[in-house]
Amino acid sequence: MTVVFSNPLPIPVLGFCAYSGTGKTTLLKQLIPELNQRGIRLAVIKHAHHNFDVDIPGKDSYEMRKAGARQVLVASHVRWALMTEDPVENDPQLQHLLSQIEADKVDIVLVEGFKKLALPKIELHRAAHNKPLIHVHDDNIVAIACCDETQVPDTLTRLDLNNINQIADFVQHYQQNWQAPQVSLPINFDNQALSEQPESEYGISVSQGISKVLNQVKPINQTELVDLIDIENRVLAHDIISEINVPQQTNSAMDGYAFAFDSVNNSPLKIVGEVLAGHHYPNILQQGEAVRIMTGATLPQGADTIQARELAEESNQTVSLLEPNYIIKGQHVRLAGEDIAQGEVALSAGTRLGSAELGLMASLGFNRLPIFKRPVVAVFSTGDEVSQPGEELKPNCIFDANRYTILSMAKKLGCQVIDLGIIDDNEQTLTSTLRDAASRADVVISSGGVSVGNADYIKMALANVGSTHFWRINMRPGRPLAVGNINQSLFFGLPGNPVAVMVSFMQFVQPAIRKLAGETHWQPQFIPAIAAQPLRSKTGRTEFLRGIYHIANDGQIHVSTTGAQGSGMLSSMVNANCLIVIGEETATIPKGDRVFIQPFADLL
Ligand SMILES: Nc1nc2c(c(=O)[nH]1)N[C@H]1C(S)=C(S)[C@@H](COP(=O)(O)OP(=O)(O)OC[C@H]3O[C@@H](n4cnc5c(N)ncnc54)[C@H](O)[C@@H]3O)O[C@H]1N2
Ligand code: MOO
Repeated sequence: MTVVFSNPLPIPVLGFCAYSGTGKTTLLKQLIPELNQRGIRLAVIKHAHHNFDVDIPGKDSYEMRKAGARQVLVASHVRWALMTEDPVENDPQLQHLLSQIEADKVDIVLVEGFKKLALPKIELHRAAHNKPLIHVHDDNIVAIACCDETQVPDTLTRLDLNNINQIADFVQHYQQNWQAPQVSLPINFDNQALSEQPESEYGISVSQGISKVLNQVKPINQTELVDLIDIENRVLAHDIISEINVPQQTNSAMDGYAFAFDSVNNSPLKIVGEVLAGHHYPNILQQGEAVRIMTGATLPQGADTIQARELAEESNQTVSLLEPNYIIKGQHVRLAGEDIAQGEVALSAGTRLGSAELGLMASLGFNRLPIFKRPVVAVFSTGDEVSQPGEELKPNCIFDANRYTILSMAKKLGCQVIDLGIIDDNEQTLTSTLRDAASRADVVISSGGVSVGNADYIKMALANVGSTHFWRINMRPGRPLAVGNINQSLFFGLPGNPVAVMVSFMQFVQPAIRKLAGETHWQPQFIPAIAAQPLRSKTGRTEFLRGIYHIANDGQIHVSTTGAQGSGMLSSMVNANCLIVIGEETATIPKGDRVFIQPFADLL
């Protein structure tokens, strides 16, 4: 039986397996110099017997380890070795060992031993030894190096155990043609064809739903010119081309001394002037001369390098440059136009304008910008049990939470919002509410009343004023979703459960509003994290668990759930800082495996 293995490195790993006595080490000792000669840089991992030691009794490193140091690192100017006492039951973890290899220093890792792991391997076989063939029960064997007597199936590459060149050819070809497995994200945002696919008996996938929703959205094209100071999280309507170089002049990034690099030798330079920010030195600097210069001051002609004040000593109108051998030509010089060059597109249409973008526009001298009109979003709640916060809670009722989460998320997206309150659950009132809302808003959002039992009023009201699709999305939470058009407006009927509301807003409404607002890059980020506990979903369904991620001592992002995941429990959203997304192809994620998260910083 083979044990699952996933290569954590961006380079190939190839195993050599055989029964003992077949000559693995002898082969590797001949193969390594041959591959080296071909320019292939190698790492080797060798499985050893329990009490191996690489150190010698009496050596300092040996004695320190024996004295109790769990790790000893011995280093010289040619090599270093890290010895770690890491007692584990059974075999050491190859994945953990591989992560110790520095992948930028080698091209392939050859592994000797670890016969049971499901990594690609070359089997070594000598018929004369009368041992069984490993490939018969191991699909990970890619080739067999053997003698003439061994039977090899047509599906496997046959190599001659005594022909090192041939085996090296195989390894070289393997290394050169290896491709890291493609990472597939749990949601596909860019497949337009998905929107054409019909609903299956389990509903549609999240990717299909996003595609179908985006198909209904036409970006706003009305623009307005707005003062920079009043722009907050809006979307740029035209490309902005810089009329100036930023910075305008080549200048200093340090308080210090400016001079020509060619003047650097061990003799002091003559100080011929001082330049403050906003001023310039009127002459051309000569060899052997320097000026005192402040951060932001224009570099004099003839100078090309700056030494920081801390690394210089001034006396009698001369300056000695300390550590002259470390001075690099051009150091601490900011070149004219190095941030933005004149004529360059500084920001493209469709960019959302955050603090950095506004600062950049100001640095180019713009005080007003053409931006898209803000989307207007109208929100209401339905349901006889839904009550207004601040009023008395009647028996069998709940306070309206959804309107507040939806309005807040819409405002964060830069929308102008209209709060329509709680609407009575009857056809007439809902019809007139929808008609009125659509005449005032680009997007109308309701919550509740879309599942099988009680969808009727919303359905009937919508049929009276527009067209609607009701979908079951194969996801949890947030299964029922209604999307439609009322004249030029877009309608979203979100489910009633408060967590389902937030998750469906994040996955479907948010991309739609971002596209509507004219934004070009609206896809949320997925970040890989390590599951700190086993996670469960169901094949075919996309699961959005409320998660808490943190950077653990190993420097990696680890994520766990917030605990109970009921779709009515808003506290699970409050305690979370991300959604853990388990895609439709995955049913379970064992502890320690990779999972993708969407941090709230990007969603909320
Ligand atoms: N037989 C079936 N029953 C249900 C299904 C199903 O497929 N078959 N789906 C379940 C799922 S999943 C969800 S989600 C809900 C969605 O139902 P509705 O959209 O019709 O929502 P309601 O029934 O009106 O409410 C559900 C739940 O949410 C509470 N709620 C409603 N509005 C608010 C609000 N503004 N603030 C706070 N909480 C609200 C409401 O009281 C209910 O507890 O249907 C399942 N059933
Ligand atoms: O959409 Mo529902 O339970 O998945 O909340």
